[in-house]
Amino acid sequence: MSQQKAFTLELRDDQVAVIHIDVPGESMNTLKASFAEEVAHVLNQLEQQHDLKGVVVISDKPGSFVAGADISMIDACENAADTESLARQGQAMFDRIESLKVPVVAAIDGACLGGGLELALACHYRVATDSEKTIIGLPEVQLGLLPGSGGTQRLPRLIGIQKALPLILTGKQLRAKQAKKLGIVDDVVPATILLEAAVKLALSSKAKVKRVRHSLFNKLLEGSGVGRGIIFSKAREQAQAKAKGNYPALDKIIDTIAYGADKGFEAGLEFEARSFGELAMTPESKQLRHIFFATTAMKKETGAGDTKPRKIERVGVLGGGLMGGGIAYVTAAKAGLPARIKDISEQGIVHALKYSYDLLHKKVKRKHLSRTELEATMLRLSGTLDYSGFDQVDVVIEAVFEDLKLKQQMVADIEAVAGENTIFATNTSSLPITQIAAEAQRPENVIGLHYFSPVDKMPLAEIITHAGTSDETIATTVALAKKQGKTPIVVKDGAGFYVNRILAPYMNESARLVLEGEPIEAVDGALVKFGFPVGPMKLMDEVGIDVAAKVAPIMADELGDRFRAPDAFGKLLDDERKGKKNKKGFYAYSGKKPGKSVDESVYGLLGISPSAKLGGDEIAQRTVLLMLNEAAYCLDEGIIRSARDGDIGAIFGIGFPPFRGGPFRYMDAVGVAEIVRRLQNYQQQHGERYTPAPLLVKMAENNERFY
Ligand SMILES: C[C@H](O)CC(=O)SCCNC(=O)CCNC(=O)[C@H](O)C(C)(C)COP(=O)(O)OP(=O)(O)OC[C@H]1O[C@@H](n2cnc3c(N)ncnc32)[C@H](O)[C@@H]1OP(=O)(O)O
Repeated sequence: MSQQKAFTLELRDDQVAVIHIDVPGESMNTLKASFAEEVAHVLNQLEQQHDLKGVVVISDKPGSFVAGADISMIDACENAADTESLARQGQAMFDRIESLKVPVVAAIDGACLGGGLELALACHYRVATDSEKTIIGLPEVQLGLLPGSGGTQRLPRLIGIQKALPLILTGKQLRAKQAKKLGIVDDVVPATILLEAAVKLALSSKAKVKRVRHSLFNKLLEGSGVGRGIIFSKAREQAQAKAKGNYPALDKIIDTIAYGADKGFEAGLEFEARSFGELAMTPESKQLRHIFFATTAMKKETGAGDTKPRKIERVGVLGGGLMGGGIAYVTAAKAGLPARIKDISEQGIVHALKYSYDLLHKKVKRKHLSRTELEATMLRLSGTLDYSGFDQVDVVIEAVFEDLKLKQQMVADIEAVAGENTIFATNTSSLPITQIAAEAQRPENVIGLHYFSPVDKMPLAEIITHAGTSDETIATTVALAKKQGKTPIVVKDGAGFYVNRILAPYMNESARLVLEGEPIEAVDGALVKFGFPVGPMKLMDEVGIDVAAKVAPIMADELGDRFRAPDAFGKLLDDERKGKKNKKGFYAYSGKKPGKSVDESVYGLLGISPSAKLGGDEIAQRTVLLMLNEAAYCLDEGIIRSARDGDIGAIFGIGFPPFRGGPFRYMDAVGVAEIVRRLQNYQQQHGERYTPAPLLVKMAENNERFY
């Protein structure tokens, strides 16, 4: 029996040839170097067909056109020359497709990303389905790469440089309708008629490469060296402001598009392949690829070995505040499950419903959602002042005040009204799950499910077990969080769980630096330069100074003196300085650019006259080392199950710089022995809070790595 092929050719009676893509044994189509021969064979056949009228390229896997080049294959390359040659191979294959003498139409259903879109761009026309699974984009930048098989050259020529640049620089994935609006696809149709529509288009069109039709202004701008100079220099400025030099792919993308625009398509392809090879070898790209592999592996895990999750049909949410509203939203909109919200006031329920409505309405306005979909989602939400309907729910997610007695009461209430298998998941951020479960009749059903604010945006959920949580409860809660669009990590109960625990010493040290006289902008600037999305003082304003003040002593009491916060909260709170929420914090929230500049009056209040004495690197090391050290404690104590979970938790929960791979991969890159040396150095200068975690010392002695 002949081996099953990924690319096969069907010649139809209407003289349209269909190239079917179906990578055997895989759930998604990806492009591999080993397919070169098959594709060449298909193209040879096509080039020899004299009566051919058109070609359609389609996937036989519903919901997956082509998700790009196989990232593992890129990862396996040992040097830039090897990766460059992969790119060249793709380019040559797509050039042959583009050169076919008959119209070639890509029929797209499902993910059409990276090399998949580059294949589609080499076709003369593109038809996409209106399915939710159809996503179109060039996400290579998120892997620290650039599109290496013609994407940097074909997309700007198809839709214009100004529209292509942001897409390639952000890796944004578009829905079919958005792609049509931008001119990337020619038609959007229901999946049932995709092939038919593509064949029709092939039979009624000409074989020619489409080019953007510019307005006169854009023709002048993009068509002249001077005009393009303006576009590219602005893009460079923006990329630099955003990435602080941490993402080499951004500059390379701009250079490659600029080179091709100046020197022509062929020269652009040369530059593209070379840049692809170089970028693939950068440490940034390697770390970003690890994140892809880690998150893909995590999608498959149940959180409790072989234990299967229970079916979830209905969810209850306690509390209609900011968190409750967000949780109800992700339940109804992402998971597609009914969410019944209980609050003590009608106002709370109205708030929660409005929260969802506003988010959905924004999507409707941007044409990401239809009015009907909005209505269907809103119908999944309901509210109650008592527990009516809670006898039907499979999981209750509690998001009420951080008060132990109140939460224990909620457990008792739910045990009284709901079924005996109903899970009680608490969204506490500071109270031990063990205590919340202490008086439960069925503690096996009690678990922590900690979301990050804003719930609809933040990708992480911490799932916190206490000693008595059952495996079924864990697996079911993990499954629910995934359905809500989250990447969950299962962590053990303990003050601050994982994310807030590693955040606390870093935040405390940042505050200490400010109290020592470092300007607030210098501290925040140093950590943004290190790669965090916001600096720690700004983050404190966002989280709420009052919240930080409440949590700090709890952490110190539970975990010891290294968590002791510097003594400044009193003065700040006496001055009613709670942060962004009451427009009074470390930053000024009045004026034209609220939150952009420091509120200088905070220095007087704290009795400091700021003057920058330390460099940015020193500030970053002094703060980040404490986060790394705490992450090592968490691994050693079993708070997190693996270094991988710790890395993903820090990246998705705090915004730890992804290009550094997370705390553990970063420690591996620097060397654990070097981390210990730096900690010991600070221990001598600044005190015992820098004492290296025993795990790090042991690993340094044995020359070990986390991965
Ligand atoms: C030369 C070119 O310019 C270079 C490139 O093309 S680089 C690659 C660019 N493409 C990408 O970055 C897309 C990466 N993939 C994704 O974002 C997501 O997988 C997706 C949105 C396509 C689908 O997500 P989802 O439905 O949740 O499925 P997910 O579990 O992630 O993937 C299903 C399987 O496809 C695999 N897969 C998806 N895209 C892949 C890729 N580009 N390479 C290798 N494997 C890939 C996953 O590893 C997983 O495999 P498994 O089942 O054996 O573990």
